[in-house]
Amino acid sequence: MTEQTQQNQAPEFEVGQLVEVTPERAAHGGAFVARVDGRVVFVRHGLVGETATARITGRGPKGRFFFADVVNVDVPGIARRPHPWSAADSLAHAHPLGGMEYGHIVPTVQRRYKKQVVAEQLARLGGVPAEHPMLTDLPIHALPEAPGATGEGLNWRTRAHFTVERATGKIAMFPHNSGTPVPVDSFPLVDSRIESLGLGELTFTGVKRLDVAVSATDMLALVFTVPASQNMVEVADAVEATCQEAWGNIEDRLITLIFTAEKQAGRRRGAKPADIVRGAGNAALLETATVYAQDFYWNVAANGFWQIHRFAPEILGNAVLDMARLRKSQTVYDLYSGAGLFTAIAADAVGDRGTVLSVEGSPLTSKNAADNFAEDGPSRTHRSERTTVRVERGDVSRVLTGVTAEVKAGRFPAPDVVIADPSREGCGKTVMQQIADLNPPTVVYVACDPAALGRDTAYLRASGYRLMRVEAFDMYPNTHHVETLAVFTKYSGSQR
Ligand SMILES: C[S@@+](CC[C@H](N)C(=O)[O-])C[C@H]1O[C@@H](n2cnc3c(N)ncnc32)[C@H](O)[C@@H]1O
Repeated sequence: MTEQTQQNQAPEFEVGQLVEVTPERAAHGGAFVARVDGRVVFVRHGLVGETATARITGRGPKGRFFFADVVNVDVPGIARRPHPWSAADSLAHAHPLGGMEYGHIVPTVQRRYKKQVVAEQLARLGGVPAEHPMLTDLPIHALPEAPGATGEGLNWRTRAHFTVERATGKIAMFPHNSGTPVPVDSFPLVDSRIESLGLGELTFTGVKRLDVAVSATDMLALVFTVPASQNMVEVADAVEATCQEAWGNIEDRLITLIFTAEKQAGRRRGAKPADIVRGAGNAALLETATVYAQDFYWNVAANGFWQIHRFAPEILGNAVLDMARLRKSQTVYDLYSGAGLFTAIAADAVGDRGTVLSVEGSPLTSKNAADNFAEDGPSRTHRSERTTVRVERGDVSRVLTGVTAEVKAGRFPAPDVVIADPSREGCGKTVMQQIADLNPPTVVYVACDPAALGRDTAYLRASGYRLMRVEAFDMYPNTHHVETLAVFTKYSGSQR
């Protein structure tokens, strides 16, 4: 009897049913793979090798697999520890909050699982031989602990967002697999400067969502999203009074409050109200990082994209520079560039006679990039004062179509190095083909999703590129997320 037939004949599980599981390995996405009565169950909050009772929470298409949460540990694995945040602990709550799903695992073992998942995706989806030492010995780096951290892998998030409960005005977060928000007093992953605000004790009536950010230069910004049904000025007045009462003079403390209208189906409903800015009045935060002894600066909108781990800009900046091996006068394309983290570092490295193309789709973040690289913009260094930095706002594929035509016509230089740092969905086949058609000798891929990296690796390999180096960074401790840097070079020999 085949495994498939066995599975078809195995009994189905009901949602809510309890099953005994012994997870075999970590899966992409934060769950662990277990087999129960011939069926695959993706178990969250588990641990490889331990025996636990799990409650079935969902069913995959045609019952081919199931989802479950561990609710009781019968024989704990040695890597299990008390969860640092009870609200996210499946042993303490029937609907544990998302965002810290690896909290019950000791950090060294969290990294072992992440490394295994990256290697597996590169092998399974990317076609890299599983036994290659690049995968079997894949390095995964821990980041330094954030200042003031109250535990290992805590307080590293310089950006966080909360939903605000309509009835109570209290900040709240969502359980994994549930649309019902749960009020939170604290979130142990946030930076200690955010944690010290005690946001959970305050009431933000009339607000729908709160985004909070703290910069490397100690500037704090709170962005309140206000539904169209509310009077934004009244909401802003009330929230400002609450914040002044709780924190004293917010201006002196470099705290900015920004009130912005909720977008309705992609556009603001009714007349577009201007954002209201109060407190220190900084709609953008000044970020800084030191890379290979050079200090860099960027202005980043309070709700624009910036790497969320306190030390990520510095660690990733150093690693990308190290892997890209940039030289004077080269041309670098920085795709999915955000506010220009890697653009700045590349421009400094290629110097006055070099060129950097920076492509970003978000209008807000792309505007930051354009300002950062204006003639006297904050991201220029003494070495990149006259570097040609071209900032393009738009979809990477669309921009590359135009740029490729310019390259063919000899109006713009072809890339020596492409840096690609896409969102979780990855670049995809079209963009990878466009990159390959531009024929850069080196591609540095910065991946926040191992499966996307695996898929995009396959496209690049099919176009004659070879994976030369891969390293993972534990930039999101206590979650299943992991950042991976991969370097590809154009293969010109006869062997693959
Ligand atoms: C992971 S972030 C990286 C940003 C930057 N490299 C950094 O480290 O700060 C990905 C960025 O790609 C942008 N983005 C996502 N899809 C895009 C697309 N199709 N075209 C252009 N930009 C896109 C997002 O707005 C986001 O700023």
